[in-house]
Amino acid sequence: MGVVGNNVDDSTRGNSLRSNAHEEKIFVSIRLRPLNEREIANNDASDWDCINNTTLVFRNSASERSTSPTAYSFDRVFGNDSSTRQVYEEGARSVALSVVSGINSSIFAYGQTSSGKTYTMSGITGHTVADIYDYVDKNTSRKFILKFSAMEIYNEAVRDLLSSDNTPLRLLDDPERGTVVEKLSQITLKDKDHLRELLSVCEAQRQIGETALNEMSSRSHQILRLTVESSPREYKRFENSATLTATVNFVDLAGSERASQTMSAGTRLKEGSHINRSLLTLGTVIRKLSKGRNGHVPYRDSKLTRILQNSLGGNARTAIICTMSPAHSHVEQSRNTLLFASCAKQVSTNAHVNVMMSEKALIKQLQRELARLENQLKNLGSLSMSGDSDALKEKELLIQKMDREIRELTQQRDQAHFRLQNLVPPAGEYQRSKHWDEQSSISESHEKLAWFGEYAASETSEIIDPLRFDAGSIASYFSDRSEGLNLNKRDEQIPEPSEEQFLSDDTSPRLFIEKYFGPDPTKGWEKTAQGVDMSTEDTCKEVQCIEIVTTTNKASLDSGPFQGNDNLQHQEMDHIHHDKETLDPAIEEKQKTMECVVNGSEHPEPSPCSSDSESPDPNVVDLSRSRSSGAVLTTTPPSRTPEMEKEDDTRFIGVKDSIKSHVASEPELSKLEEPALDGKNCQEDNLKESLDMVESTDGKQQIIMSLGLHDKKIKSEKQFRDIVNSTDGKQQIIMSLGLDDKMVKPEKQFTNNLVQEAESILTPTKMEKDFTQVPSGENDLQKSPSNWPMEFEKQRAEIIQLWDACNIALVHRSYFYLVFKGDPSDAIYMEVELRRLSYLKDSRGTNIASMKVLKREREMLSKLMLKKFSAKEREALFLKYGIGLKTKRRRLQLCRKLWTDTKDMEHIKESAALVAKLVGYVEELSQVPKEVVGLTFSTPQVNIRSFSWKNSMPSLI
Ligand SMILES: Nc1ncnc2c1ncn2[C@@H]1O[C@H](COP(=O)(O)OP(=O)(O)OP(=O)(O)O)[C@@H](O)[C@H]1O
Repeated sequence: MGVVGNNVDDSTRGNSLRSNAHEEKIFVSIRLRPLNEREIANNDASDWDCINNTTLVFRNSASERSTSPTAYSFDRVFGNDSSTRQVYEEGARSVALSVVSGINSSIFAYGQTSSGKTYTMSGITGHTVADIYDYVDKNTSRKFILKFSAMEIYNEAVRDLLSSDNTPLRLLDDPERGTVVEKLSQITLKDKDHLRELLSVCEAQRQIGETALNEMSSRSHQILRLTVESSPREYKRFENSATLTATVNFVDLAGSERASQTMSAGTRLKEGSHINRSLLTLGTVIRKLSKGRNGHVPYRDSKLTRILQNSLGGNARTAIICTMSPAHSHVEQSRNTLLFASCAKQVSTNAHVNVMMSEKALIKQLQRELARLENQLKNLGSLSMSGDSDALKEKELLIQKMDREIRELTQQRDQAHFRLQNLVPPAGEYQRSKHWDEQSSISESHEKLAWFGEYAASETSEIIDPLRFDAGSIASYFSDRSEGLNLNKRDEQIPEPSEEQFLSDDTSPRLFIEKYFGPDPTKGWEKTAQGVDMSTEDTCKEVQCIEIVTTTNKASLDSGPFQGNDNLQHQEMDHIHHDKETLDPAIEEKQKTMECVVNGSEHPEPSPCSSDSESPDPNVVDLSRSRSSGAVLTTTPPSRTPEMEKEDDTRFIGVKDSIKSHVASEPELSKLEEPALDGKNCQEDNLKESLDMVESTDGKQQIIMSLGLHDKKIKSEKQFRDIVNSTDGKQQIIMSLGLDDKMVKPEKQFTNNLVQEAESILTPTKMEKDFTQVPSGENDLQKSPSNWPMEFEKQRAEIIQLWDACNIALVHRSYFYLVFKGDPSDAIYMEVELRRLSYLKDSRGTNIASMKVLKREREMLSKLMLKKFSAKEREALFLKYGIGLKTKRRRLQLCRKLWTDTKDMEHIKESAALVAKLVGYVEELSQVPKEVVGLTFSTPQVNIRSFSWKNSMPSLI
């Protein structure tokens, strides 16, 4: 598996630490190519001229609008007489060669079709490779390992250029390494010639097509990636003994084009549409970044930007070479290129040297640093008892500073510890840490969505961006605006909701997507959902990257905060990197070491900021108290044995533990540390605990998170109140509690319910207890794997019944129905689903998933039928489902029939396929194969282990 962007790749052993952050702007240069034969033959005038090394002027001002500038300046401009070597040396060399010093870098070629991107980029790649090998030859004291990978993004599908297998590669979100291209080959280079060979393989593999402007037009974005890892041949104490690793990306973008100029039609037109769309997103990203990254940066709107997120996000030195044709006939495209270049010039990067350390060395170093700071803090603390007031103040400041440092280190150490623990999957992978759950919830939800995208793609034989897909379709189905009316009478009473109204609804659907699938990655779906044709036609008309962005893509600019966090997350997580395979043998030892650190056995000295010492800084109190989490266990009911508590403590790391540790850190709750004497006291204690938790800021945040509002950072009391009191916030919380909103109108009742929920989170339930034993299913299976096919059918039938009984959303049912394929690995997950559903049914009856949501879902699915199927296909479906062609509301009738016969597995299978089809994003109706009407069942490839059950059933955490 390869890591894209500029992260360390997964074959790198150890951890990456960054040092010497260096902020600089993207280096932007322009290269004008000479007029080509066609342009000369057409008597096209040359409009542009370089008047010096940095300034480009427009000469033919007569035909120009007065508002357009006539002179542009960049870091470097190259006229038509400049050689590629010159462009390399003055426009890319310094950035590209950073890679040998452990600094990530990226070189982009951007420009309209036929302007010379490939011509320039292949030269630059060649020159860089030659210089890198030259450097390697000269630096004999270090050992270099060079690795190469190459991919192209063609029609939004990622393809490995070093593999003959054309299967599109999936993008995965790795909390530590950022976006990862699954299964991308990475080849360790033998020498320069080996790389040359591979480069020609890539060239041969790349998608090329003829357009009116370029006989050999690259129809894809190409990303070549060279990773350079170096370490000293001999360890010398005072010399640079670090292992460095970095990656340089050579990005040859497909050219922006106007359909009219390239005279595109058919395949070329479709390619052009994909190219333009992803370049549009790239333009938006650059424009956003140029404005100081305020707000949402829509990396996820295209695979290109998603893959390049780490580079564009600032962790690589970057050079962009914008190529231009000087011809008058291309003036508009040239101006767009210059606008893009001007924005890019404003973007700052902040690249670091990536120093690699072994896991062990890192832990040791952190341990030593922690011990040193704690000792210093302790000494300062004792000095402060006798010092004068000025000195005291100074020391207090120092203590605060050190405290911050300690906390950072503790966090890093805990992360390292966490990672070590995760290298060895515990008995049953269900046991996951809170850290992982939080970090991965976004990627998990995207994993799910990715699948739906793939599913839709498999039906249309084209690759569809799952993120666009999910936004467009899943959002729609969850909208819940209509009031609860009797289901049977509804047809007459509810007017067909206006599609526009529904699609432009900016609140409710999104809340539901976020609740069920994680934060909405894009708001660009509205357009997709509104008009399937638009996506192919409109975007082909023109690419005015910067200008169009401000108007047409506005919605996507305003999306939630998750993208930024994502990037931040990658950057943070990038500090420490592990390689499971290579570290396995050392795990036990490392775990022991880390346990010592965590238990404090390496530091028997009590911390000066332990709970009985007064600290001037609340942070100090936090830090010390967080270590006393052992006291928390006493808040559980006496009926539970210490062993059970311990087990829960490790298994249910999540909201519950966060809440518990928070409660433990509150001094006024110290009485909870007394063991409860009877069940009643325990209940009261728990209630008090819950109430206090609800009242505390952290507790509120936990509740909010637990209720699925992950993206809301609750910082203040007011924010919490605002969310709780807002209509949507309230509605979502009510939904999360599994309550109908009619039941909880009064404020007091609402708060009580919230408290009850908090209480139920804190009180161990039968379900929780059951869950701790979930892995037993796996054990049983291991004992008799031959029984599994039968057992699978049985369990699936049971789950289907329970879905029906609990009114679980059809999209949820369809999704998981298709996910469960009967693999032995499904066993544990099916068991979990089964237990959750049984619990829902037993404890809360059928109210858990509201009929109202289900009703609205059917309405939305019926709307999607109009989009996803032609009249003829719909007719075939109506006939298949026995719906009279002359009857009213046929689509709705059909949707009501889905998932109804829980005993008929053929019916269930068809329902699942149909729902998946409906919520899929089908770009061109004409491409839907006929078998769809026959509901061809396609088995999706999904890594079920990465799904978040929490997300799919948010009310239960
Ligand atoms: N600076 C240059 N000097 C001479 N010829 C050039 C120069 N730049 C480009 N060309 C020629 O122009 C043609 C188009 O160049 P190239 O294929 O690199 O364009 P492109 O921008 O990559 O196009 P597309 O986006 O369609 O792939 C090629 O025949 C190339 O040899």
